[in-house]
Amino acid sequence: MTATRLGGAEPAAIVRAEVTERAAWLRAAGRPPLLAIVTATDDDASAWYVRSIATAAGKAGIDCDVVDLGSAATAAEIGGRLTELSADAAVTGLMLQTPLPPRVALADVAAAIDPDKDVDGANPLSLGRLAAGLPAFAPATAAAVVALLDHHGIELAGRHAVVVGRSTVVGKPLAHLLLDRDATVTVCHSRTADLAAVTSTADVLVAAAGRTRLIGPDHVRPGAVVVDVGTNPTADGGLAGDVDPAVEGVAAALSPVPGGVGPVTTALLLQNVVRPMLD
Ligand SMILES: NC(=O)C1=CN([C@@H]2O[C@H](COP(=O)(O)OP(=O)(O)OC[C@H]3O[C@@H](n4cnc5c(N)ncnc54)[C@H](OP(=O)(O)O)[C@@H]3O)[C@@H](O)[C@H]2O)C=CC1
Ligand SMILES: Nc1nc(=O)c2c([nH]1)NC[C@@H]1CN(c3ccc(C(=O)N[C@@H](CCC(=O)O)C(=O)O)cc3)C=[N+]21
Repeated sequence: MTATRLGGAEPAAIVRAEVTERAAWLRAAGRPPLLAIVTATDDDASAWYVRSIATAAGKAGIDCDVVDLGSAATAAEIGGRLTELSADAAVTGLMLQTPLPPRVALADVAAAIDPDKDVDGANPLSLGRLAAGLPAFAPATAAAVVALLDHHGIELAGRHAVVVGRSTVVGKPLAHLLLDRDATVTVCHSRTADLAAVTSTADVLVAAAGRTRLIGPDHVRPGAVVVDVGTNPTADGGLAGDVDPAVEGVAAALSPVPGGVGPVTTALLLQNVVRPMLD
């Protein structure tokens, strides 16, 4: 059996077309969309993502400012800049890249992002609102997993979804989004005893741990749907997911890295920038 490929290029293109139209409308209405990205890391995946957002924003007619504070930035510097950009009327969307410098906690600094501009759902208020079922921006990656499954017609209601990873950027918000879709949700992390025993009970398995080949054929129930979120740099400058390619022989469907969740993430982030009032 070879798993069906759940590609992200097509759903991403559909979202980008809609975003482009909406950006033009906002610009014509005298409200040009401007995304400010604050970064304080040397991480390669993050740098790639920032360039990819800036390019996609340009094509969609969204202005983009990148504020690079360097990987030695302090919490006060990062928080201060986020406060300034939140108060800047020209800035319509504001995101902070992860990872952050050592000793800087995301929850501390992200609280300085105006929730109305918090397009990557990083402010603890946004996560709380999401958990409470109130309107809120969801982190683009978590939303991308659900959008990708929806695009490919994968049913979630009543199914057992297992998420590997509990970060504030991916695992936790994704658990809430999956619950909202009536999945039964289990969240695994580095202290989970016998990971394979848990993941092999999944109908839908999402790997977001940032560990190359963490999920092998023994972790997957035959016929399961697997979504790979991991973006791990390889020695030759490429990109590897968290899922071992041998899983293709076991899963019914697999969303690959590259070409899966990543492109949808970028598209949904820009979608949040042109949705100023959370319709
Ligand atoms: N394609 C995309 O759009 C995006 C991809 N990513 C990628 O997704 C991955 C995860 O990102 P992020 O959530 O920010 O990463 P974090 O490092 O913040 O979180 C990783 C999570 O995985 C868990 N974990 C680590 N090792 C294991 C293990 N051996 N077994 C089980 N669980 C484990 C950790 O557990 P614990 O909490 O116990 O430490 C933690 O909860 C990365 O590769 C990142 O680059 C991220 C964002 C967007
Ligand atoms: N606050 C925050 N939110 C994030 O969502 C976030 C972040 N910080 N920090 C960095 C990681 C990484 N990330 C990626 C998104 C898309 C691709 C992507 O589109 N990758 C392409 C391929 C890239 C290539 O070929 O090199 C793909 O998967 O097809 C990759 C990585 C978002 N992140």
